[in-house]
This record gives sequence, structure tokens and C-alpha cells, in this order.
Amino acid sequence: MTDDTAAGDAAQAGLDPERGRIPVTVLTGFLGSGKTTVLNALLKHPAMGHTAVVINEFGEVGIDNLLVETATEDMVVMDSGCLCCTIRGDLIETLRNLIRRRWRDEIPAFERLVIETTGLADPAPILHTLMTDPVISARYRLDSVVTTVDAATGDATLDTQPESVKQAAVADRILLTKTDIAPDVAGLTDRLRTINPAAPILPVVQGAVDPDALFGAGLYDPSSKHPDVAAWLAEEAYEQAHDHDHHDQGHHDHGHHHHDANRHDDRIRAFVLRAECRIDWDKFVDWIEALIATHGASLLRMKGILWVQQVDGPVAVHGVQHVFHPPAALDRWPEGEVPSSRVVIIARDLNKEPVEKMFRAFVGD
Ligand SMILES: Nc1nc2c(ncn2[C@@H]2O[C@H](COP(=O)(O)OP(=O)(O)OP(=O)(O)O)[C@@H](O)[C@H]2O)c(=O)[nH]1
Repeated sequence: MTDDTAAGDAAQAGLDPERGRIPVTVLTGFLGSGKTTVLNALLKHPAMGHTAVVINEFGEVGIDNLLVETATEDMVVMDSGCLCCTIRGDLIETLRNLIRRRWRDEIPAFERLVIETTGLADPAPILHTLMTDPVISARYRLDSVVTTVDAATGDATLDTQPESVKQAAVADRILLTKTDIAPDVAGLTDRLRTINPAAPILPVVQGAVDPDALFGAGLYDPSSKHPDVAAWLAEEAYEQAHDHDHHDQGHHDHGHHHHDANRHDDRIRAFVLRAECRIDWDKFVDWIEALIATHGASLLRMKGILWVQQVDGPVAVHGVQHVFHPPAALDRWPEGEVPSSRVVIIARDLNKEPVEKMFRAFVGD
């Protein structure tokens, strides 16, 4: 089958490929965990040309003025060619504006967008905006969530701030910051691994991180534009974390950290559902709707690769909390791979069993 027929089939089935939209990386992390430091270091990097950065901030220390080459109103172009704007209010308006000004040639072309959230925030509303606003979701697609965790205070923050557990759970990459002042990270790393089995954990000192390590966490490799399904789904990581479902029995040892059954991270579950036969896309959608209706509040993140009756190639789906991105039809299955459907779910206060039961009831297999 050629790419054209795959795209044609996808269009017929109402599956909208995500290619052509600007990939968005959302940088989140608790207050003071080092987001701005990471961004300032990134902005200097030559590989950040053709990147637009939106900093959502409330009167805090902004970007480093020494790096700024030209400025038009609220937007500055950095030495690296990176576009940068700081906002205090309306993210939707800013994202629309970026597109408009790009059309009018008022700003340089950009191929990638990074949004820094405020430290207090649950990243979900921003992710929802990206996925649901009609103008924005037509132009941008969520590529990845990057979360900073402070190596010095991360344990205490995870203990006391449920939002910080969520931020770690939904991440595609975790940046462990300040390892210069807190080099013993074994316990915290274990704990983060339990909350989020798949995200690579990268130690970062003073924001020094390779942009390539951050981008490319999404489905499409930004350089090749080809989907990297295995890396994106990382289903093996969830399989290895299989006993995750049972760790409320108290046998888990997080390094030096003593066990407490009420810890927020013990409420997080990650698991994989599989189906070996082709599934009906409409039934899959029915299942998602039923899942949202019954357990929407518990869902944190979902990613899946589906083998559906309506198209030959794989279909990628993902959602954050109860909001789902439009599905993306990919050209073909990876070389040598037997087609099948796999869905990874990260949830809070929700076990695999009821979800799987419902999945079987709707989708079969
Ligand atoms: N020692 C050390 N300090 C760091 C490192 N990264 C950041 N800091 C310091 O930690 C403090 C907070 O860093 P920021 O980058 O402002 O953190 P933030 O997450 O943007 O903070 P908010 O925007 O307030 O949420 C600053 O004083 C930084 O200089 C690091 O790797 N090592």
C-alpha cells in the first residue's frame, strides 16, 4: 500500500493526520524547580533556531536580556534565531497571534513551539487548550510534556503537592534539576520511575540540556518526520512496571523513603491494554466515551497505537485527562512488526481490571 492510499483511507475514516501542524512541547514543573533556568540555557542553543517560546509568567524573573537581538512589542528574537514572548494572560490569543503574524511575515518562520507553564499550574488546562480550541488545534499539535523535578526538594514536594505528582505522571521526559547541590538522587529516581515508568529521567545542572533530548519525545521525529512508534509508546516500560498495580500491599521500597499508603504517588497506576485482532474504530470511540463518563476524573494520560478495520496503517491516539487529541493515521507498520493494538493508560485511583473489562466489552478480543 502506498502512502497516498493510507492518507486517503484515513481521510475517508475521518482520521486526521497530525503532520503539518506545529509540534508543541509543554515545559512544566513545580515552583522553583528550574523551568526558567532550563529555558534560558536552551534559548542560547544554536539548535533552537526556528523555535518559538511562550513563557506564561506572573511577574517573575524573565528571559535573560543579554540574549535578545531584536524586539517587536511583546516578542523578541534571540541570537539563536529563537522567537520568544512572555505573556501574563491569554495563551489562546498568543498562539493565534503567532500564526497570524507568521502569515503576515512579521515574525520569522518557526517549526516548533515551547510553552513554559507557571509553576503552580496543573498542566492539564494548557494541554486541553491545545487539543480543543478549533483554531489552535488546526495549527498546533501536542508533541510532548517535559517536567522539571528539583533533586533537592522533589521528595518533599511530591509528598505535599498532589499537582506535582500529576506533573511527573504525565511527562514524556523528566528533567532532574539541581543535581549539583543534591547529588544523591537514587531514592527520588526510584520514586519517579514508579510514578512514571516510561519517561527518561535526565539529570540537569544549571539548565544545561541538549535540545535534542527534549524534542523528539513525540510521535514524529522532528528531523525525519517519521513516526517512532516504539519510543513514543514505550509499552515495555509499563510492562516491566507490572507490579505497580499491587504496590499498595506495602512491599515497595523507595530507597530511603519510608512507605506510606496514603502517599499521592501510590495512587498512580500505569498499565497496557492489548488487542491482537483488528478493532472497529467506532467501538473504540464508544469505549473511550464510556471510560470518560465513568472514570474521566481518574484519567491522567493515555496513548495508543491501534490496528483498526477502517484503515491499513497504524492509528495513533492520545489524550490528557479526559480530553483526546484527534487521531493520526500513520503510513505503515514498522518493518517486521505484526500489527496489533496497544493502549497505555496512566491514571489516578483507577486499576487496570475495570478498564480492561470495559475495553473487552466494547472492543472484543
Ligand atoms: N544549584 C542549582 N540551582 C539551580 C539549578 N537550576 C535552577 N537553579 C536555581 O533555582 C532557582 C529557581 O529556578 P527557576 O529556573 O527560576 O525555576 P522555575 O521553575 O522557573 O521557577 P518558577 O517560575 O517560580 O516556577 C533559581 O534560583 C535558579 O538559579 C541547578 O541546576 N543548580
